[in-house]
Amino acid sequence: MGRRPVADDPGNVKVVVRCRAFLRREREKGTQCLVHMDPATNTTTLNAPGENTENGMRRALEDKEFVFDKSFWSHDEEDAHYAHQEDVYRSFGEEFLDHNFNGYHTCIFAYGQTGSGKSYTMMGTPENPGLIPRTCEELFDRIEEEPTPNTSYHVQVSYFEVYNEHVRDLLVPRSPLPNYLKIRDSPRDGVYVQGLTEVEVKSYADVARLMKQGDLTRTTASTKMNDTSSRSHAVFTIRLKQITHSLLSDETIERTARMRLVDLAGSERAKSTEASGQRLKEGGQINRSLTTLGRVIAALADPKRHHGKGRRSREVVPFRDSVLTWLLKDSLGGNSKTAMVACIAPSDYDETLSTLRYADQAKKIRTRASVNQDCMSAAQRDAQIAAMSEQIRSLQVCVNAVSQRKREEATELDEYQRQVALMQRLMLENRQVADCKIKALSAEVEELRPTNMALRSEIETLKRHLSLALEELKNPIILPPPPSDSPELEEDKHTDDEMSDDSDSGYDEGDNDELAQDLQNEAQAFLQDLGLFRKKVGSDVERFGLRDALGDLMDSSSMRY
Ligand SMILES: Nc1ncnc2c1ncn2[C@@H]1O[C@H](COP(=O)(O)OP(=O)(O)OP(=O)(O)O)[C@@H](O)[C@H]1O
Repeated sequence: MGRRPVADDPGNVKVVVRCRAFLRREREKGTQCLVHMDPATNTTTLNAPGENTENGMRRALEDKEFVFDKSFWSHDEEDAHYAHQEDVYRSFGEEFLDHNFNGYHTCIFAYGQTGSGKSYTMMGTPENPGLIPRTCEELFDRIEEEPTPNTSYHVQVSYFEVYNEHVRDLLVPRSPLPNYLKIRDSPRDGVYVQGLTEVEVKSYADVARLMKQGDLTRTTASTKMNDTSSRSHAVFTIRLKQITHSLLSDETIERTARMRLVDLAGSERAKSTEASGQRLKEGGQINRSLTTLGRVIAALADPKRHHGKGRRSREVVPFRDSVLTWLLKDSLGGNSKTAMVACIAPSDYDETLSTLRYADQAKKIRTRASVNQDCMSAAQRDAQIAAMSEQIRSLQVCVNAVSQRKREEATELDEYQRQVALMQRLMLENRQVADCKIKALSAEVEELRPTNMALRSEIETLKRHLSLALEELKNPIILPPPPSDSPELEEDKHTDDEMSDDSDSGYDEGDNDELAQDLQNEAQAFLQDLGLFRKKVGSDVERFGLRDALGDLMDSSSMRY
């Protein structure tokens, strides 16, 4: 397959301006019209308001004049050069459809402050359809009228919105959980939305149904400036593929064109819309993405960029700074023929001036559109089909392997979860058993507490006994001598006196020995008892864990003995 060398068609972004009629509330307030248009010269003049500003100060405002590719005066229907929806379409919508049939990508986007007529211009109403329905209707009219029977047409439609920096498919019903889509960049197809619904359509009725479905899903809300204000940027895309087969050469020529029709959310000042809460947050996001669009336009419009060489000149364009500009990268700075419809309200000087300046800058952007055409011989086509079926087969093998791996992983995960549950149960059981043991031991301790107390007091008594006995041994009690009036005693006294040479004690030495012997025996027996008692106390200490408490006691008693 070969891409036919079709020369690039460099050209500037086409910029048209449209001024809407007064809304009822504006008419009722007697609002002054500040815009004047000369369709002959395509001049748009913004006149400075004649009144004082709110705080009574008159600002130094000037009349401003701009020239665009077209100035659509849709302000006063009575006017001879009033621009109807049909006029807007005929003026450049038709031309853009021609580009699509010639194989060029195109993009038309509507820009302007909130309530300035963007949705009206792009989508319109059932009675006054706008650019999108008119383009689609004529597309199918042309296909049906196509006189060459060897060309087949394939039309696909997609519709998404960028809301709060998220991409949402408008052709799938809203779900309770938001379903945001990812943006991808491919070297072959450029920036695209992954997983976006692309519906094959056979007639305008199919498209009308999808447009209606998408519009119902789109995020809109009532604000002070607009009863049905679009709170998102909506991108309606039509893909047209024309396959022409030459019987003579057996060649196939494939032309693919993408039409992007973008209804941007309106720039707004919180003060004018009196927005709060969700509306204020939306307004902030809208303004941020539009500011980025402004920076992208300014960078693309910079004349230095066209003369600059190499990558540096391209890198400065901040396409990636917002979802909107990232998606419009090709349309604004690449392979596309692009038009901007700047919508203005007739009475707001500041907002209208800002829109006109934005549009004036966009005029300077140059894109390089090229025909998207592939030429193939029958043999190449067959080879391509064969290669694709081979690719599908290997992808199928990969998908099967992945599914198998996933199934195995799922089984492993099940087993892991089962083991974790089992371990948790065992740990719980262990804890319960430990709790029971603690309870039983505590009960036993409580039961033995009185015995323990009794043993303690017994030890104390015995200790006192022992110390008394030892005291007795060291310092025996000396009994006084018997009274002297007894003759035996008198006799004894003499005897004692006789013997009193070596001792002045009144006791007989033999009596003392006997007493000491008795006490020693008694102490010996007592120490034996105490030894047994210590053993018993020691075993109780081992059992009831009273070692520390009794250790000192044991030590001090053993030191004494
Ligand atoms: N050319 C026109 N002729 C008649 N009515 C118009 C025209 N342009 C806009 N209107 C009316 O003005 C109102 C606001 O227009 P529209 O909703 O298209 O504004 P918008 O720029 O899309 O606003 P937002 O950014 O808030 O979505 C609508 O009631 C619409 O019908």
